[in-house]
Amino acid sequence: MTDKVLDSIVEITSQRDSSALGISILATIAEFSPTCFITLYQGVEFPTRQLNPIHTLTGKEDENGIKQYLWEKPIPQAYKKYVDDNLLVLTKLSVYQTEDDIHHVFIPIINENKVVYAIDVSSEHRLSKYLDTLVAVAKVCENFYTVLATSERDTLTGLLNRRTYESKLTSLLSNQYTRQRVGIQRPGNVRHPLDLDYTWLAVVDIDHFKQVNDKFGHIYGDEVLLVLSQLMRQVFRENDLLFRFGGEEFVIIFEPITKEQAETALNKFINVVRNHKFPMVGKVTVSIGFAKIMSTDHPTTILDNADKALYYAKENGRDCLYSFENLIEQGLVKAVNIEGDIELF
Ligand SMILES: Nc1nc2c(ncn2[C@@H]2O[C@H](COP(=O)(O)OP(=O)(O)OP(=O)(O)O)[C@@H](O)[C@H]2O)c(=O)[nH]1
Repeated sequence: MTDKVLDSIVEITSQRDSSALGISILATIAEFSPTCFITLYQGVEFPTRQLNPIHTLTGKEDENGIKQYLWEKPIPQAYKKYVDDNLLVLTKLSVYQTEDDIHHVFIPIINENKVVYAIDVSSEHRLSKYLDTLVAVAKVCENFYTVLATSERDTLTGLLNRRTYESKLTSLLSNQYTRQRVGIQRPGNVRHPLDLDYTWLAVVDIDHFKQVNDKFGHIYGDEVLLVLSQLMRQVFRENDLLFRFGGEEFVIIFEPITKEQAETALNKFINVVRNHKFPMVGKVTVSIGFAKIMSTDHPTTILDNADKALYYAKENGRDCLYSFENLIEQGLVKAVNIEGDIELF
């Protein structure tokens, strides 16, 4: 392996956020490959299995032989079509040519038997002499992804843990910001191109959970937490970020949707929990507060806003949902903005 590749691997393994890993790997591959167009796909399982292109990088030598890089050029239709048509077989390394005679190496990154990301390297030149290096870099990426993904998860429920909240939120917002600035729509999402106007955060808290523990013991308490996390996975979408913040508090960061859609999903969740029969414990309810994610807000402010709405729900009957913005409008809570020097992007 060349020093360049080794340097890039150092860069890849210095990442502390699995979603930032993809950017590093594209940059690494573009450096040692010939003139090429690289696509990073993200695997999605719900509502159907898909591979969505999330970043592209073009690496091309200029007349002086210096590599120039261009991010986020639109993916050629033929490439996407090939991936869509061959989804079922693209679960292992594949070498193929598209109709336009372009050579492709497709490398899936697998975690827990699912294609979480995939890298498609395409070029007018044959890529066979780069194959070993491509595979080695992808393997480092896959192993490292597994380590990061494990450290980002809560051990009981498998949801994202609190430690990752700021980095996930920051990376989500900066991705959306880039997309919006360069006019790229989220693949497969034609609902709202102006993503930043439609991002919401909800805080979910189990009602009277102390009584559950006191009456049935911690093991059944834990079982409630586990089942609740499974219900969350069923109700919310694959691309929504689901966190367990510790204790009986959960957080959802929605993929871009309208306020009404967020409200509908959250009310559905309240209903699903209310009607679920939890082992031994029986009936459990949750209270939820949610707030708009403003790109100019400090991550703590966003959380505090949703928390205020949650507190209001706890004070006003539990087993219900309140929106921070509605409460502000009605003068029922006050906004406090935390001054900070963290910029989201
Ligand atoms: N079983 C279990 N219990 C936990 C865990 N983490 C926190 N708890 C318990 O969660 C309970 C939280 O209680 P409180 O914060 O008083 O709130 P609550 O009883 O849910 O009441 P409200 O939120 O006001 O409806 C405490 O009894 C904690 O011990 C955990 O990982 N497992």
